[in-house]
Amino acid sequence: MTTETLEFQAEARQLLQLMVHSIYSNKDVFLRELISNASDALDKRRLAGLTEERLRTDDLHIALALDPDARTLTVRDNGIGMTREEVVGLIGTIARSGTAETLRRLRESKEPAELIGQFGVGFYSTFMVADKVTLLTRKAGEPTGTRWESAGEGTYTVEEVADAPEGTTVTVHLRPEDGEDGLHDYTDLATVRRIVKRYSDFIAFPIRATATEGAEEQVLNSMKALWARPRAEVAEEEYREFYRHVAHDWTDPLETISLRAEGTFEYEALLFIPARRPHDLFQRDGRHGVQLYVKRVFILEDSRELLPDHLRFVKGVVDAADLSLNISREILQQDRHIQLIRRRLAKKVMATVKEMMTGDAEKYRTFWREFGPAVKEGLLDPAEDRKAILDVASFASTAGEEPTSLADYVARMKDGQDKIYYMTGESRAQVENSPHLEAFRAQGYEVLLLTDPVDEIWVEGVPEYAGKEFSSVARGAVDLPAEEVSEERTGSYAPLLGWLGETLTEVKEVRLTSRLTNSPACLVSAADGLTPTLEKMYRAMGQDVPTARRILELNPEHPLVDALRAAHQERAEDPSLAETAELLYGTALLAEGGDLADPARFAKLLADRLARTV
Ligand SMILES: Nc1ncnc2c1ncn2[C@@H]1O[C@H](COP(=O)(O)OP(=O)(O)OP(=O)(O)O)[C@@H](O)[C@H]1O
Repeated sequence: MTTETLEFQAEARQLLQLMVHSIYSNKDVFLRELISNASDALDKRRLAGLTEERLRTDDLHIALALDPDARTLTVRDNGIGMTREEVVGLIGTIARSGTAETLRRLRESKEPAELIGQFGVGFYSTFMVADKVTLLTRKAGEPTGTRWESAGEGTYTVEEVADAPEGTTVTVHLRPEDGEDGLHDYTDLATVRRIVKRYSDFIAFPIRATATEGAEEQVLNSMKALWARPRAEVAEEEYREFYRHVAHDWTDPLETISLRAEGTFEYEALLFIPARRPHDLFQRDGRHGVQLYVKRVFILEDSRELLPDHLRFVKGVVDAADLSLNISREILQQDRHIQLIRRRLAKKVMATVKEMMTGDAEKYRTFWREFGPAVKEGLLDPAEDRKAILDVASFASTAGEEPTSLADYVARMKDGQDKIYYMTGESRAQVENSPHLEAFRAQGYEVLLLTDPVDEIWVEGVPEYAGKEFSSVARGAVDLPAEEVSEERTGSYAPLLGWLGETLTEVKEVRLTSRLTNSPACLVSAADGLTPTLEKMYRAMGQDVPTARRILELNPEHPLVDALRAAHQERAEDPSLAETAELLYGTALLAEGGDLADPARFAKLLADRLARTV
């Protein structure tokens, strides 16, 4: 049968390079990756066996063969196997999205080993210890198998083989042992046992090893489902390894949550809150959700049904006793018990975060930095427990550098203040310097600075917290207790305001405000209008929204505004007044970080003016 030589896809080649020339300290993890893949393949076979009776599933296992003479370590499973196309598609390329991101991070990271396994580079890690890898596989039920081989350089070979056993055998041709380089002797049973115990003890299938040809087989792992063991009996290290297995994340989780429900509908759950967000947290096709088991049998990966979407970063396992083994995703979505589990798990996760908030501020800060933007998405759904989400939220604020909780904000509210003031925008710096905050600052009102894209949206739909309404400082009329602008004053401004309203076609209305203390003017959105950021977001999503005309507010205390009023009174026909009006409007737009429609014209007007003053 012919052997074909194929090239690795470009990104795959780059990743391989990183592996082959790796300077990563912990090379042992390659074995964990191979065992993890074998375990996944066994899970899939067991699942297929539920519907296809001809598939035998009575002796699913992983076998390790150590051969010191040939310097090979072989990892064999009798799992689902791969077709030729799958071998080429899955091993020769990196199918997952986010590869560019992976590579960038791998290159930049000081400890790149931490990233291995996070993005599906698992199999390639064998090239840290091997100078050649041979993979022989036959898909369950297929007549022939495939042999794949590579030295980890630019190419690999594939050929059809007639007599491959079902499942997958990976033979690692080991490089010479090099203690200094962290390359151990992986043909030594004690070494292999240590690695298996450390990383793969909980694997649900027996991992059998034979040290030499003809020697007796030994089972190296305990196979105990971690979630079924009482928490007090499980070492933190075991939880951590299990987390790595289910989450494909090398860093330790922030929190481990275990939970058991007894009664009419029994289930056990072991959940983890990661310490950092996965690169695909905000991608539609990202790996989200927890694994579903039924009576210790793996059923579904990434079951989004078991937790609400805004908690999609939570990893782990739910093992339900009373579901049918061939439950489908469609049924899951409608199952009443699943909905109950989902509610209970969400509650438990939120309670854990709440405890973190009061008990471990540092941990909470990490959590909120990494996952806050996702958690806040839950506020968009009126059916969610919005209070529970707001209770664990924190926001940047004008009160200080550290983010504040809403409870703390409310506790600090001034006498007579009945609203929670906020301002949305694209960055803290932009929002903080915006003129809209002036009077609030001057009068000592704290304002929340909301700069995540999702903030723009949830504030629209969430009416209050602790009985206090949310109120934007850049929207509608300001309602701070301020000295009323006297009627006489208002009257004297009436002609200017009317004229400006006609001259500046971009604005909907021109009015006086008590919102400003230093700036001459600012722009505010109408109480029911879109903010500029929201407008931009809708456009970015491809929606056609008309440009909202905003309100220009003037500070009657400002000398420029007062002078403009006087000038308009004296010489209403003077054409330079319209230019001043344009400059005033442009400055208000710039001050809030907005974009001028015609920056060149603005610059020219300003330069002409300045020329006259120097
Ligand atoms: N022993 C095996 N049996 C069957 N399929 C396998 C086996 N090993 C790997 N594969 C297939 O090849 C794919 C790629 O494997 P690889 O280890 O590179 O990444 P991964 O396992 O998907 O991701 P990660 O390493 O993050 O878990 C797997 O998803 C699986 O479909």
